[in-house]
Amino acid sequence: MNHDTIAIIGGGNLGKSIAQGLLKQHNPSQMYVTRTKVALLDDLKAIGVHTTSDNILAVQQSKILIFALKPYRIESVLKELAPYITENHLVISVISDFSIEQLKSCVSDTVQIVRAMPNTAAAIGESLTCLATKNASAANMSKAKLIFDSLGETIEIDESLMDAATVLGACGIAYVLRFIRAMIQGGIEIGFDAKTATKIASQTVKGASELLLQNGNHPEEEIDKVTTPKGCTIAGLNEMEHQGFSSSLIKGIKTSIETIQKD
Ligand SMILES: NC(=O)C1=CN([C@@H]2O[C@H](COP(=O)(O)OP(=O)(O)OC[C@H]3O[C@@H](n4cnc5c(N)ncnc54)[C@H](O)[C@@H]3O)[C@@H](O)[C@H]2O)C=CC1
Ligand SMILES: O=C(O)[C@@H]1CCC=N1
Repeated sequence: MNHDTIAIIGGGNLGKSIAQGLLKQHNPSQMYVTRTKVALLDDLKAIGVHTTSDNILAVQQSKILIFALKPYRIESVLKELAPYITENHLVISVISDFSIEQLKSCVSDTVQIVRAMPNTAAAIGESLTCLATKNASAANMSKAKLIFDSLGETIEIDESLMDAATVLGACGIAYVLRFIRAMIQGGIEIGFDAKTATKIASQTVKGASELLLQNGNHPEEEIDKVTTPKGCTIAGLNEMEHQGFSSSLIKGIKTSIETIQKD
């Protein structure tokens, strides 16, 4: 449990997910969430979170600053806030495609910075967050880890892998959801109503993930247990592969990272 006041600068899709996840343990009166259209944070305000469009106030009242703005906004916002961000703050950025070096160039040299790449499952404590730093102390890195551990699992990586973490872990939520949607559509075609198909597909995906997470097995080892010789699973799987199933996923992942790295 973290007792420092936390400011989330940019309470949009990800910022709000982080706030919702943190609030399962964190005192709402020790949290500031900012966004331009502050009325869109009224659900958080109703439970005691300080919501405001005043980033300077949020920075002044908080120890830990989590920046969750779009990449094209961070530079101007950080430059405006720089006089108020001190060495007593810990700056955490969940912004994709904006390096620690770029963040450092906007604030004083003494400010410690951690880059974090969580995903929207933070809202329910099921994120996977990759963390990287270049200048944060071990104590501050532990602080950052504690925050993201409370939102799921964390892995420390080298910053050079942050784009890959963005794609696999953060974009990954969307890939998996599209996979589930396709399962649902197939399920409806073979006879289930949408609600039942959604339940079966979602729980099946959860079960498949848990088999890997709990047993530590390779996916193919678990697949072998399902594919009866001459059976329906292998027939369906092979047809999916003929149609480019794995290949399309791998190509999609590579296209996502190329999109980040093209500039
Ligand atoms: N959405 C996701 O699943 C993930 C997003 N990210 C990164 O997180 C960042 C935010 O992404 P989203 O939440 O999707 O975007 P978003 O657009 O939903 O959220 C950004 C928020 O910042 C607010 N904002 C804009 N200017 C502001 C200002 N001057 N002061 C305070 N708030 C301001 C906007 O009103 C908006 O609510 C991006 O850099 C993205 O790359 C990283 C991992 C996952
Ligand atoms: O699509 C995006 O640009 C952001 C980064 C990771 C998830 N959403």
